[in-house]
Amino acid sequence: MTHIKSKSGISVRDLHLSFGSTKVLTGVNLEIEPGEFFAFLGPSGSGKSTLLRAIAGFGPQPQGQILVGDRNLAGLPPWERNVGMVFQSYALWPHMSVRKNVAFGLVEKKVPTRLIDEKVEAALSLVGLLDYAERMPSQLSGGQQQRVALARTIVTKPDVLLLDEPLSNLDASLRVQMRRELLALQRKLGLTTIFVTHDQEEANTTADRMAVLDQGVVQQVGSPQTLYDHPENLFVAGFLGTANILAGELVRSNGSTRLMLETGEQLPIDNEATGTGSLVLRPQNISLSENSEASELNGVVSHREFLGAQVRYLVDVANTQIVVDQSHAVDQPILDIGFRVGLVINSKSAVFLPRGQKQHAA
Ligand SMILES: Nc1ncnc2c1ncn2[C@@H]1O[C@H](COP(=O)(O)OP(=O)(O)OP(=O)(O)O)[C@@H](O)[C@H]1O
Repeated sequence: MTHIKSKSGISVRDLHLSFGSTKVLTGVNLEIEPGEFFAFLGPSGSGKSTLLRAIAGFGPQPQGQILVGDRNLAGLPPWERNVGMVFQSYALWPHMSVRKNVAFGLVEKKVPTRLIDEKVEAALSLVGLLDYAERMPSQLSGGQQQRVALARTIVTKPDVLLLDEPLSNLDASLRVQMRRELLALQRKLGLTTIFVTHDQEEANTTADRMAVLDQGVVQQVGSPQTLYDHPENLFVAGFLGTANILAGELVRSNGSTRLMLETGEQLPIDNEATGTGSLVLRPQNISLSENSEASELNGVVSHREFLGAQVRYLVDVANTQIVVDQSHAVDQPILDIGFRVGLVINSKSAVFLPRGQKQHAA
C-alpha cells in the first residue's frame, strides 16, 4: 500500500449542535493540521463523540462549517465525505472473513477484483494480519479485531481517520500496546487523525495536540505538555492530572509575594502576579522536609498512598489539605500518618489564574 500522507487538515468553524432542545456543542472552533494526531479529551457527556460523528456526517445536522482540506462537508452524507471512522465496537461483519470485512468498502465502490485483492493484502500486511485473512472475527482477539477495523478503514484511502474510543474494549496492557501500534501506523501513513478518548494518559501519550472539552465547549487546545503546564482555566487544570487548586489573594510586600488563602493560611510564593484568583500547584512541585521547625510552612500528614514510583501524601496545613507527591526510593522512609512536616513549594512551576479571567470556558 502506498503511504497516504494526508494533505488534508480539518477545520471546524463555529459549530453548534443540539439534540432537540438540548444543546450539545457550542461554538466549536478547531484547526487540525494535515498529518496531525489530534485528540478530543473530556469527561463522559462532554460532546467528544458527537463532535467526531458530526465530522463523519452522523447525527443531527450542525450549524457552522466543517472542512476537510478545502472541501466543505455541509450536507454531504457520510459515504461521500471520504472520512474513515473506526468505532468503539469495531462494527465488523460477524458472518464475513477478515479478508471480506476489509474488502467490503472497496466492493461497495465497485473497485476491480484484482485491485481489491492487492489493496486488502497490503492493508492486512500493514496491520500485521496477513496470516489471519481467512479467519472469522469471532476467531480473533480484541486487539486483532481492532486491527481489522483499522485495515478496513485505511484500505479505502480516506482523507482523514476518525477514531471513537478505539481502545476502550481492550484490557489495560493491550491498550498500551495498541496505542503504540496505532501511533506508529498513523505516522507511517501520515494520515490526519482524530482520536476520541476520556483517558488522559491515552491522549497524552499519542496526541500531537488535543482539545479538552467540557459541556460541549472547547476549553483549551494545545500539546499535552502545554495543557498540563499552562492550563488556561480551572477545568483544564483539574482535569489533566492532579492539582492543588488554592483560592486566595497574592499580596506583594518587601519584595516577596505571599498567597493569602481564603482558608486563612499564607503561602510564600515566587510569582510576579498580584490580585485574587487560584493558584494551580502540582503535587510533585512541593517537597516535604522532616524538619518542620526550619520550614516557613508546615502541616500534618493525614493520609498516604504508596504508588510505587511515588508516595502521595495528603498534608493538612491548618484548614487546607495539600496533595504532595514524593518520588520513592528504596532507602527513603515513608512518612507516617500524624507526622509533622515542613512544606517547600517550588512555585515557579505553579500557575496563577486571576479571578475574572476565565475559570471555565463557557
Ligand atoms: N441521540 C441522542 N439524543 C439526545 N441526546 C444525546 C444523544 N446522543 C448524545 N446525547 C447527549 O449529548 C451529550 C454529549 O454526548 P457524547 O456522546 O457526545 O459525549 P462524550 O463526551 O462522547 O461522552 P462519552 O465519553 O460518555 O462517550 C450527552 O449529554 C448526551 O446525553
